[in-house]
Amino acid sequence: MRTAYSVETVRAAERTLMARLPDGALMQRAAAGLAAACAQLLGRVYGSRVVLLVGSGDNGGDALWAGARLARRGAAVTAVLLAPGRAHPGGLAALRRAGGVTVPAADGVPLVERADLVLDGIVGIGGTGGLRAEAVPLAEAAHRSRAAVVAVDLPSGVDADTGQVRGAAVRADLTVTFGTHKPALFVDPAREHAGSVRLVDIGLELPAGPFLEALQHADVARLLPVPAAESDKYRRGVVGIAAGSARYPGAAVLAVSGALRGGAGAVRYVGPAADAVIARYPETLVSDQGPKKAGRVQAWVVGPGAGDDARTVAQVLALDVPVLVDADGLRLAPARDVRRRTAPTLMTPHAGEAAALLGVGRDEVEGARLDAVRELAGRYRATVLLKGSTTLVAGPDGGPVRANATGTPWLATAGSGDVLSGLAGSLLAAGLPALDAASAGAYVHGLAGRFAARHAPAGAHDIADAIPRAWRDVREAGVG
Ligand SMILES: NC(=O)C1=CN([C@@H]2O[C@H](COP(=O)(O)OP(=O)(O)OC[C@H]3O[C@@H](n4cnc5c(N)ncnc54)[C@H](OP(=O)(O)O)[C@@H]3O)[C@@H](O)[C@H]2O)[C@@H](O)CC1
Ligand SMILES: [K+]
Repeated sequence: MRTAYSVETVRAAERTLMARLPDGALMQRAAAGLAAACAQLLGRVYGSRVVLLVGSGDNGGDALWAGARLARRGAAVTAVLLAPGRAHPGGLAALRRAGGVTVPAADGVPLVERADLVLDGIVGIGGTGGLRAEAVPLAEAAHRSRAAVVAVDLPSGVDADTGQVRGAAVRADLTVTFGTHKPALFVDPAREHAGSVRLVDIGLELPAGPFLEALQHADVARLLPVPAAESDKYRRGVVGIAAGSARYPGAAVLAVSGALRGGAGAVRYVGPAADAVIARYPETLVSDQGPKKAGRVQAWVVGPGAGDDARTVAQVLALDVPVLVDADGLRLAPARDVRRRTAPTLMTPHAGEAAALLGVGRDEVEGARLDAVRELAGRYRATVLLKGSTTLVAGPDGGPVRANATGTPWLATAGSGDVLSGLAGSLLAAGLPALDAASAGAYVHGLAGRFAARHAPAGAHDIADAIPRAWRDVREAGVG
């Protein structure tokens, strides 16, 4: 599991550690890791052209010390000083001793354009807001140029704790971050600016409860249900799908397609699309009695393609088993009915649906995804999975938010969300707690999207068909 901590926690851990170490030791650790990552990226350090963008704080200090290391290995290093009187004095002296030179910001653009490597040390966890005016042309030149752009700790201009980007921000190919990941590195829109991310251990000791966590194969492998020898379909869990309408039978078929691959022992369908469901998946148990009388079900999925069927949504919410509410169901589920439930509720909106529930614009949700997912989880006292390129899952009682790293833009295809609702619902029926069902579901779904879309566009059915492959991939890597 990868974890991220807030700036406040990082600062506290930094203070504790600094009190035990000689002055500057932490920065040396950071700079050594940073220089090594740069050297690896460059391949050949000797003769390469390296430009450092240096702000007024320790982030710039890291860049200067790393630049000095690269200069000692034969790189031609120039530091562009954004705040000339305030650049880190020790780092500046080290760079000069190693043969590096400095120029003012106004002279930086042509140098950046000709560089092999640009190190972004403009601002790190001490930053607020987007890039300041003098840094913008330099960041743009770095983006245009053929240089590899390496962000120091964070891409400058992003908000470390929220992943928000207010104004211009550096776009990096690689971010070398120190001590721990920062939330912005897992959450869009900031995450997109970070490129790939490398963590350098500087010895920070962090508390047990992170701010954010991102599951990896081994974590998901531990969560995925495995039938025991004596399992029958009921013990493995039956998932009920109350979805689809005469107008949207496809949503029902797709939700069932995800549910059949999600580990439950059986899938029960209720709704007006039974013929379409049976035609495609004859193994589905179909009931025409409505959710209340449908027979044994350990978790329900309600909402995909439901149109205006508020009655079914209300019936499902009144049942005392875990319920996943998606798509039309979100609009039809009154907050008070969700809050009143004692069994877990999992809501799975995309940004547009989340915006409608919160009464804000879609841009607002997309720009501040962490805030939005937590706000919804609090308001509904439910687990909320906010879909998107970085899917986030928040539980009703606070605690770490989970960010999913397997997403791909290929998942943004019609019906892909229906497949996810079936898959995550199936995991709920198999007995996973809502936070785990949501995050393991998003993980496997994202991976399936990647497999389905390798080199070509894929439809929602292809994603469902790729779930077994993704599941195997996770189990084989995780269990060994
Ligand atoms: N934590 C750790 O364990 C370790 C941390 N280390 C490193 O230290 C970094 C944090 O250093 P830091 O505290 O000096 O802050 P930093 O990010 O350099 O900002 C400095 C100043 O920039 C300014 N500024 C603000 N917003 C801005 C903007 N949008 N655009 C431009 N400028 C802006 C503002 O000053 P102002 O101009 O407002 O007076 C602010 O005070 C951290 O990210 C990591 O790299 C490592 O060395 C090892 C261990
Ligand atoms: K930076």
